[in-house]
Amino acid sequence: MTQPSDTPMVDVRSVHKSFGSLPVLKGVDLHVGRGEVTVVIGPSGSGKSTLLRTINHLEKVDAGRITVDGSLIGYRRSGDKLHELPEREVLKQRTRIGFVFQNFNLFPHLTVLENLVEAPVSALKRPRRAAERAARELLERVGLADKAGTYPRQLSGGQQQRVAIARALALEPRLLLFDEPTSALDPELVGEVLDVIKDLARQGTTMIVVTHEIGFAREVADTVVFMDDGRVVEQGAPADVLDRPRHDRTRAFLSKVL
Ligand SMILES: Nc1ncnc2c1ncn2[C@@H]1O[C@H](COP(=O)(O)OP(=O)(O)OP(=O)(O)O)[C@@H](O)[C@H]1O
Repeated sequence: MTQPSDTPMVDVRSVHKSFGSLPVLKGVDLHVGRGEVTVVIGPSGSGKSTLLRTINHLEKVDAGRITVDGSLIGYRRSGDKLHELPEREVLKQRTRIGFVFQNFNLFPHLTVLENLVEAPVSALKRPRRAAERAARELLERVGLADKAGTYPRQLSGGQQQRVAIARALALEPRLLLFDEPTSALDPELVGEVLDVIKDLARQGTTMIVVTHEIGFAREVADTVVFMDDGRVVEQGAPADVLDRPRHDRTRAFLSKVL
């Protein structure tokens, strides 16, 4: 069901998460509007990846709640109580939230085309012919139309990541999550992946991008979120957070990465 346009695409409220005795998210709030790009920056270990992973329930929260497009992620409400959804329902929710990993995570034994076709056929029950047609269009969009029959190992890292983005798009997600999509790439390959993400931003794709690419954040983000030690320290327009940070911790971080 399509939600009214004033429902945020992502609404994270007071999320807490620990791994054993290590608190990693200490009450995180995040709101992402439809068609907006949010870039999350922050030092190593500040909880950025964990936050992304809670949004599609790859990690369960200890407290707080997350809705995507109006649906509670991982749980169903019954009266005052939350009940965890069965795995099948979680997988269904996940198909609508694309996730692009640092290390591409392509299926090595499948061709590029098969990588894009597998999930729409198995999870969305699309007819194979239609899924292949859509996959070829997506490969065209990421500039890899001529690579349909090749295997991931035959591609550069940048090309593999573009395939991974096309694969995420093949499920027609309402939201795309990127976890440091360029940090495993040789420097000369970073630009081609960022260009694909910039293109998606221009087309109004709702995205949360965890990255250390501050130039990209400045150019593309509607909102920049600075996380430190499991908390959102500061968030706002790129010009405010990156050029006029209000917090010492943001300033200290930026002075190291800029
Ligand atoms: N599955 C896990 N089990 C135990 N500890 C974990 C797990 N996942 C993450 N952590 C710990 O949680 C903390 C936050 O990790 P997270 O990956 O979310 O940070 P990050 O800000 O994304 O860092 P980076 O920029 O280095 O990727 C780290 O101390 C990490 O070691």
